[in-house]
Amino acid sequence: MLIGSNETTKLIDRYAIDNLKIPSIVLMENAAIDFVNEIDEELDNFLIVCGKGNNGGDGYAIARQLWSKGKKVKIFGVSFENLSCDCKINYDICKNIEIKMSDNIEKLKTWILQSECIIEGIFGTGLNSEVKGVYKKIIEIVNEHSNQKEIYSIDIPSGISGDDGEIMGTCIKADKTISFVTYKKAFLNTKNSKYFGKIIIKNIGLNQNFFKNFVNEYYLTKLDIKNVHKVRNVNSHKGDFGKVLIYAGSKEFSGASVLASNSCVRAGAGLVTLLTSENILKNNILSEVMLLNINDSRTISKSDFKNELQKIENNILNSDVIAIWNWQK
Ligand SMILES: NC(=O)C1=CN([C@@H]2O[C@H](COP(=O)(O)OP(=O)(O)OC[C@H]3O[C@@H](n4cnc5c(N)ncnc54)[C@H](O)[C@@H]3O)[C@@H](O)[C@H]2O)[C@H](O)CC1
Ligand SMILES: [K+]
Repeated sequence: MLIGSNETTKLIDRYAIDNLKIPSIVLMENAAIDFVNEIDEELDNFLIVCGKGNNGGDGYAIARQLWSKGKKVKIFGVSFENLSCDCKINYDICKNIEIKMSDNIEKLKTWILQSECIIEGIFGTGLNSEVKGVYKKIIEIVNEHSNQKEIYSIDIPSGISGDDGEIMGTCIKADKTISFVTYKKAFLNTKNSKYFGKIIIKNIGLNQNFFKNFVNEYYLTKLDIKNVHKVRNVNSHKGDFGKVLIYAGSKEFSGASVLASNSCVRAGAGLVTLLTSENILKNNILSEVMLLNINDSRTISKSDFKNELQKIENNILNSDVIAIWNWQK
């Protein structure tokens, strides 16, 4: 799964809109549909808290989707003025289908108490400064009055920086965060994981493989492993599954060589050879790992040393992958 900063998420968004010609309103609709599919079906009574940007726009679109499923929905808007283009489109539809809406803070408290679930789209990847004023107040009210209620965050809990997961003054404490396209860099900040709740990533109709050029960081998932895992033929031989040569380990520091060798065996490499200067590791190494000892050049004859080098060269030529330990005294 791709890991995205605010910037890379925007680049992907722009590429999808400008190059793939997927209208941004379609992405927003896909995001809303994907989001609603992750909401507990038992929940019936919702309050959606919307900001003025596209994160808020997702909120209005989610409100419509829930409305079409016959759920009870109300919307609290930070403001109904100066909405982003796609946010305005979804706001207008919500108005036309007569979803109850308010921007009155006193109503916010009452409506939270009347709801089972609060979905918040105050800020997403567009947050770029400390949360202050009315925004701060709204976030605090949502956190304070939502005891025993489910809080779902759209894309990222509002107030969390998408880039480093730090709290920008204050932030929503979510039970579930349903995020789009990339695993946000913010989620790697484990210090603040209690604010993210359960994290779910949805593709919103895009295929991550298409955007690899924008991103060079990955979050390893079971699906990634499934994609590279090959079914093995019953007639196959261990030589069919790759030969790994690991050069690592010393008398004092054997840990990395043990871990690397055993990991290769467990990961399914056909042949694993550990080239090490000291044969002291046998007890810790899985029996499938082959050990190749290099003798100290000072303790053997010149011709034996030549043979040693030949042995190493043969192993290098015979390997598909070579891992070299980079430790210096
Ligand atoms: N491909 C995708 O991932 C898609 C994402 N979508 C959603 O869009 C948001 C990002 O929307 P954006 O309009 O860029 O920003 P926000 O809604 O997060 O923010 C709105 C607005 O707020 C202003 N702002 C920033 N910081 C502050 C602050 N501290 N106080 C007050 N105002 C602030 C800033 O000007 C922003 O413009 C993404 O998270 C997704 O939820 C699309 O819907 C689908 C495609
Ligand atoms: K949010």
